Amino acid sequence: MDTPATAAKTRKAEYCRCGVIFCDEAGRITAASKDYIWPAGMKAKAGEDLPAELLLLHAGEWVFLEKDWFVQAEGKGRVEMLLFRRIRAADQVLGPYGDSAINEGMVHMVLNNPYEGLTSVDREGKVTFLSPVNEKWLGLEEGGGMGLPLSSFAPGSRLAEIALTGVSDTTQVVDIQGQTKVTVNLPIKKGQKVIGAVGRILFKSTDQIDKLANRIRTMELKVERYETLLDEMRGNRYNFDKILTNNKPMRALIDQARRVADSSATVLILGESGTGKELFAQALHEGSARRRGPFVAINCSALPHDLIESELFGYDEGAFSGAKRKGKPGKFELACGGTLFLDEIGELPLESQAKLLRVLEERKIDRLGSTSPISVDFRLLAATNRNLESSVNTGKFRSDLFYRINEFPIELPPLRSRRDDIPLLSKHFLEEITHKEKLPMLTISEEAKAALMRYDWPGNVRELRGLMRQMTWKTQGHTIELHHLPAAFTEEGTIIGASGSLEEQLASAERAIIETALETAQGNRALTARMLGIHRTALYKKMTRLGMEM
Ligand SMILES: Nc1ncnc2c1ncn2[C@@H]1O[C@H](COP(=O)(O)OP(=O)(O)OP(=O)(O)O)[C@@H](O)[C@H]1O
Repeated sequence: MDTPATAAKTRKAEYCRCGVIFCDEAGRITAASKDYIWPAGMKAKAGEDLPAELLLLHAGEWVFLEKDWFVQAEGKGRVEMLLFRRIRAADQVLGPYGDSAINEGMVHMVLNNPYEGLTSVDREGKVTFLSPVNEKWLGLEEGGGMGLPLSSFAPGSRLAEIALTGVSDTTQVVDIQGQTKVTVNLPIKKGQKVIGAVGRILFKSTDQIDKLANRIRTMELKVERYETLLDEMRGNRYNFDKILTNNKPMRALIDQARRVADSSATVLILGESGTGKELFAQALHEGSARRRGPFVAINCSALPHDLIESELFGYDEGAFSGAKRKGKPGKFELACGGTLFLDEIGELPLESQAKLLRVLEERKIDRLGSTSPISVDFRLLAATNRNLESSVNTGKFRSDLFYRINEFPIELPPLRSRRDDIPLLSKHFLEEITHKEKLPMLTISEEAKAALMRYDWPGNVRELRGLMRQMTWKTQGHTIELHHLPAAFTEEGTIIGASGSLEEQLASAERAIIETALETAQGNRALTARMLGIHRTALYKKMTRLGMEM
C-alpha cells in the first residue's frame, strides 16, 4: 500500500508538523502520517477504510477536524494542525510545491484562506493573530488589530472569555454584523495551562455548511417559536389565582391545595363532573417546583380499554402489528420532570390498576414489547367523580391503589352547594366569551338571575359556562331575560325529567342544552357546535350517545 512516493509525502507532512492522510477513490486509506489520529483517538492506518462520516462530510473538500485542529498557535504564524483531504491524486495537494514549500504553502493557505477568518488572542484577550479576511471584514488596516484588546473592535466576540475559562465554544451559529456565520472558538493550551484562544469564522462556507447553518437557524427559530408557544400555553394554564370563587368552603379548599402543591403527595381530587377538578390539577402543577416541566393529562374513561396501556406505557418498535415503526413514548415518559394527571381514574381497568401501582412503587416502566425498563420521574395527580371507596367495596377498584393515591384528598363541592359562585362565574364567563367572539357584553335580568340561582346545575360549572355561551348567541339584545333560558330553568328549582341517577340527570340536562342550541342555530350543526364550544364531531358523538335525531 505504502508506495515509496506516498511514503515520501507522508514524511514531508510530518516534517510540516501536519497530520496528513491519503485515500483512493474508494475511500481506502493509502497512507497516513505517523501522528494522524482519528477524533476517537485511534491511529489511522493504511489499508483501512475511512470512517463513513468522514467520507460523507468531506466529499472532496478541505476539512479541519475541530477536535484536533489548531492544537496550538504560539505568536504569529506558527501553527500545528491536522489537515485532511480526500484526494484523487496526491499531487493535487503536494504536487506543485517543492520540498520546503510544502510547509509554507499549506500554512499560508490556511492562514490566508478567504473562506475562513482566524483570530487568536492571548490570556488577556489581546489579539495575537488576525487573518487578512478578518481584518478586511472588521475594516482594519493590515496588522491594525495586533496587540489590541479584541473587545475594542469586535465587542460581540466570546474569544477573550474562552482564553480565560479554557472552555471551548464549538460550532455556534451566530449573527455577526447582520450575517449568519458559523464560528468555532477553542482555547490554546500549553500543557495544562490556557495561554489564549483561537477562533474561526466561516465566511463563504461550502454549500454543505451554508445549508447546515440555515437548517440550524431554521431549527433555532422553530425552537424559539415553540418555547414562546409553550410559555403562552403555560400562561393559559390555571393557577390558584384563576380559580374564581366567593364561597368560603371553596376558599378553604384552595388554601389547602396551595399548601400541598409543592410536595410530592399524590392528590386525589373528588367531585362531580364539571366542578373544576382539572382546574385544580393544573393549579397544583403550577404551584409546584415541577411547573417548568410538562403537565400531561389523560382521561381514563375516554380511551378504549385495549388502548389504555399503550397510551400510558408507550410501545417499542414492532411491539404489535400496526404499531408505529419507531415506537412511541407513553404518558408516564412524557410526564417526566412534570405532572401526570389521571382523570376519571375510577374507570381504569383492574389489570391497568395493578400496573399503575407497580409504576408508582418502582418508578420504572416497561414499554409494551420491551424488556428494558425505563426510569420515570413524575408526580401523580388523580381525579374521579365516582365514589372510589364503594368501588373498592364492589371489587372494581384495587384497595392498595386507592390507599396509595388517596394521600391527600380534596373534595370539590357541586355548584348547587355554592350558589354564591353563580353570579360571579356567570359574569366571568359572559365577559370571557363576548370578548373572544367580539360580541357586546350582556347583562342578566333579575328574573333570569333568580332562575340561575334556583337551578340545580347537574353539569356544574361546565354547564354554567355552556349556558352563558349559548346566551351570547341567543340574546339579540344586551340582556338575558328569563324567556331566553332553556325550559328547565323556568320550572321552579327542578329540571324537566330530572329524576333518577346522576348520570341520567346529566344526560337529560345535556340533551336539553343541545336541543336549545340546535333550535337557536336553526338546525345548523356547525354553529350549534360552536355555540356549545365543542367540535362538530364531538357534537355528533354526543347526539348519537344521547339517542337524539341526527
Ligand atoms: N372556579 C372556577 N373558576 C373558573 N372556571 C371554572 C371554575 N370551575 C370550573 N371552571 C370551568 O369549568 C369547566 C369545567 O372544569 P373542569 O374541566 O376542571 O371540571 P372537571 O371536574 O375536571 O370535569 P370532568 O369531571 O367532567 O372532567 C372548565 O371550562 C373550567 O375552566
